[in-house]
Amino acid sequence: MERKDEAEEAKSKVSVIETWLRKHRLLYVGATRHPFIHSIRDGSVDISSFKRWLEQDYIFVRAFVPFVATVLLKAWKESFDATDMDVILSGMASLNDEFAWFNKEASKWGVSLTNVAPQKANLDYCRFLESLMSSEVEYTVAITAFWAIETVYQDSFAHCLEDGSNTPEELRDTCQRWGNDGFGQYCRALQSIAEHHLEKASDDVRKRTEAAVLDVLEYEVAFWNMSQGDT
Ligand SMILES: Cc1ncc(CN)c(N)n1
Repeated sequence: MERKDEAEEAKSKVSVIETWLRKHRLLYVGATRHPFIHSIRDGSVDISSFKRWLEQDYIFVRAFVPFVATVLLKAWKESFDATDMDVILSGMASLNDEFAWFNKEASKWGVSLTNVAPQKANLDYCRFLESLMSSEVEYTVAITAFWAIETVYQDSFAHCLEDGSNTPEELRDTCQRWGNDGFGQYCRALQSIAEHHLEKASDDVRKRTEAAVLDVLEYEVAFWNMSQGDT
């Protein structure tokens, strides 16, 4: 085949992640357009649900940091592209800021982040993260799950900032945290890393990666449900 045809074919080819997002559209929409997100966007959010989400998410993020550390370790060992580490490291740095943000937000809402008991949906999700930390889990699976986790928050909170949204002023900072354009670019960088690795992965690794993405989406739905008190 001519080089030009190859370039044209690559352009029109639907990526692995795009194929999955189309195939599992309902679940993806369920995770990113959850009633909890709709309630923030239309201003009807129950503040006790928001506070529960804040407390529980702080616990989740504490478990997320070691997970990201293992993704970084896998990138160092398994990636053929040194820029992967730069992107993952930038994510870790923003998690550092996130802890300061959680503390500030907790004091704004009169919420204590110490001695909060993790709820079942959170424990289940943290246990899943821990399973991905195993050295047996390939980098492709871990980096793609990482992309999915970050993207659900980006897509959800960006929706609350779109024109026509009625997000209360005091919640805009939370939506900005994950819904800002910079975080969107970071998620696209993670997606492109994941895509590169998925292109080269075996069918078996691809299948396990798809299963991990579906798990992430289901855990995210359960996490929003928990925040609304529907456990
Ligand atoms: C449950 C959950 N999912 C994703 C994110 C974004 N890091 C988060 N903070 N919490």
